[in-house]
Amino acid sequence: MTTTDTEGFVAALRGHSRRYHDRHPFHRRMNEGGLSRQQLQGWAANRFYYQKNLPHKDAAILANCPHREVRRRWIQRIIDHDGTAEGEGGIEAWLRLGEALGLTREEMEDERHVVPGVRFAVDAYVTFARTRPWTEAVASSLTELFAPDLMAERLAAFERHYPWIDRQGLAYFRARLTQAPRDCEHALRVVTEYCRSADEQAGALAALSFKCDVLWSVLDAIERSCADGR
Ligand SMILES: O=C(O)c1cc(C(=O)O)c2c(n1)C(=O)C(=O)c1cc(C(=O)O)[nH]c1-2
Repeated sequence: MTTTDTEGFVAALRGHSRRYHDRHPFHRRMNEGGLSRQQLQGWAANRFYYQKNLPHKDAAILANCPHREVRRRWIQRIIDHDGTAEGEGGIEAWLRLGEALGLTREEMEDERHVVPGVRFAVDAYVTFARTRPWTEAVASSLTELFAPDLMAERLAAFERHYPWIDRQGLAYFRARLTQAPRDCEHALRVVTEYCRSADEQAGALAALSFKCDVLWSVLDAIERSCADGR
């Protein structure tokens, strides 16, 4: 594949930013300070279902990937989310975020607030990683190319509009500001190296499209449940 082919492929992947969930009305309202405490709680409890499933998704990629050098790097994602000891890792940090919003650990962990649309979308993401070619599963993680801007905006918005949230609770987002660029730089390298044919590249682009739909559907379902007052 020529450099130009790779550039075109990468540009097409990056072009998916137009479909990223930073443009979803629920995120817009969140960042403008328009959400109530209860709505933020609903968002955090539902998003916890996404967070807790990420290691399952990444373990599926490890299970399907035949390349040692890729697995060696990919395993870091599971470590980041699970931590290596009690009280560490991204899942723990998300629980602390939930607590800062006024939720208990128990009500996040027992999934009582998880609405059907969120469960469907997140489960579809994990199933995708289990059943599709491993390169497509890697490509589907590339929404993280677009995440750091949203994360920075969210941090500023939370501090400005929701001063009642303990700053310590926002540690999850601060960690992602460095983890996400590192992770997606690796994922992008893997995808450009292992998706060479037109079919493979089309598969990667479709996978990223699918993932944009997953994230959008999660917010649609959360927004709907807030409107219903659930
Ligand atoms: O809050 C967000 O908007 C957001 C988005 C995404 C994403 O774009 O998939 C991830 C995360 N957060 C995140 O925290 C995270 O750990 C993460 C892992 C992945 C992935 O697909 O492997 N996406 C995301």
